Amino acid sequence: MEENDWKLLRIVEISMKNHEWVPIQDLKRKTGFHEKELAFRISRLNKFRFTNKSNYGYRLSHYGYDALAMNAFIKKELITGIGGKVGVGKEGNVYHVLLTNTREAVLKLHILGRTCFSMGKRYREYLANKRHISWLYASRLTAEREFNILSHLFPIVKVPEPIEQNRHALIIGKLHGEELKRVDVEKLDVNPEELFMKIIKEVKKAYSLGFIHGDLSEFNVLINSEGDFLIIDWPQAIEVGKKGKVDKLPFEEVEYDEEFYLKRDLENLLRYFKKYGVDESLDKLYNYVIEK
Ligand SMILES: Nc1ncnc2c1ncn2[C@@H]1O[C@H](COP(=O)(O)OP(=O)(O)OP(=O)(O)O)[C@@H](O)[C@H]1O
Ligand SMILES: [Mg+2]
Ligand SMILES: [Mg+2]
Repeated sequence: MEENDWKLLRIVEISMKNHEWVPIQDLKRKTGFHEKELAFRISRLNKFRFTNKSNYGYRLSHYGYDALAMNAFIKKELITGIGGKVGVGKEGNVYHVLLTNTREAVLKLHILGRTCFSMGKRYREYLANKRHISWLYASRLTAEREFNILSHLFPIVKVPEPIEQNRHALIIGKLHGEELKRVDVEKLDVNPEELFMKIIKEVKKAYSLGFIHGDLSEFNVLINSEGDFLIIDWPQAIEVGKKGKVDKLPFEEVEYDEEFYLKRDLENLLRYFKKYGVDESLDKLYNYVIEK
C-alpha cells in the first residue's frame, strides 16, 4: 500500500457517510487524481479486497476497514506486529499484537456491531434509517463504548488495560491465561470459594463505579495458573442509573432492568461454581453487591 492507496481508501470510507456505493465521479473529484491514476489505485484496492465494486460504484469492505485501523496504529508507532488469533476455534476477532515497547497485548476487532442488539430498540431503529453505514457506524460505536467502559473501570476493577482505540479496533492489555470455563479450578493455587468471592468483589466494585457487566459467565473471566484473573468483554455493559455516562448515542437512552441483569450475571457465576462446592444465596449476593 502506497500513500495514494491510503488516501483513496480513506476517501471511500468518508464517502460511505452519504453513499452505499460511492460513484467514481465522487472519487475523482475528492482525490483530485487523474483518470489513469484513479483507475490504477482502484484496481489495487480491489485486488487487496479492501473495496468492493458494483455497477453503482465502490464501497469499503471489512478488510478495508481493518486495514485503516491497523494503519492508524502503525502510524502512531503503537504496534510493530500482529500475531495469530487468540484462542482456538474462535469467531476470530481477537489477535495477539506486539507493542512498540515490546509488550504483548491483544487486538479486538468489533464486527458488524453484533452487540447492538443488546443496546435497545431505539438504537436499532436509528441504525435502520442509515442502513448503508450501519456496520461501519455500529462497529465503531461498539468499540468506543467498550474502550470508554474499560477506561472507567481500569485499574480499580480487574479488567484489561485500555491502551488504544481506532474505528472498530481496540488494543487492550493481555493476560496469559485461559477462560475460567477451560480450567480446572481445583488445580489452581487458589481455592474455589475464595476465587468466587474475589470475582464477586470485582462485580461489586464495577457496580459501585456504575456498571453491570451484562454478559458475565465462566467464558468472560480469564485466569492464569497463579489465580490472577480479569473480567473481559464489556461492550454490552449496563450503566447503573446512568452513573457511568459513557453512552453517546444520538437519541434518548433506554431504561434497563438493572436488577434483572445483575442477578443474571450472579446466577451464571453461582451455577458455574456450584460444582466446586460453592453454595451462596442469590439474594444475599445481590444485596452484598448493591450495598454501599
Ligand atoms: N485481554 C485479554 N487477554 C487475553 N485474552 C483475551 C483478552 N481479551 C479477550 N481474550 C480472548 O479472546 C476471547 C474473545 O474475547 P471477548 O470475550 O472480549 O470477545 P467477544 O467477541 O465478545 O467474545 P464472545 O463471542 O464470547 O462474546 C476471550 O474469550 C479470550 O479467550
Ligand atoms: Mg466473550
Ligand atoms: Mg462478547
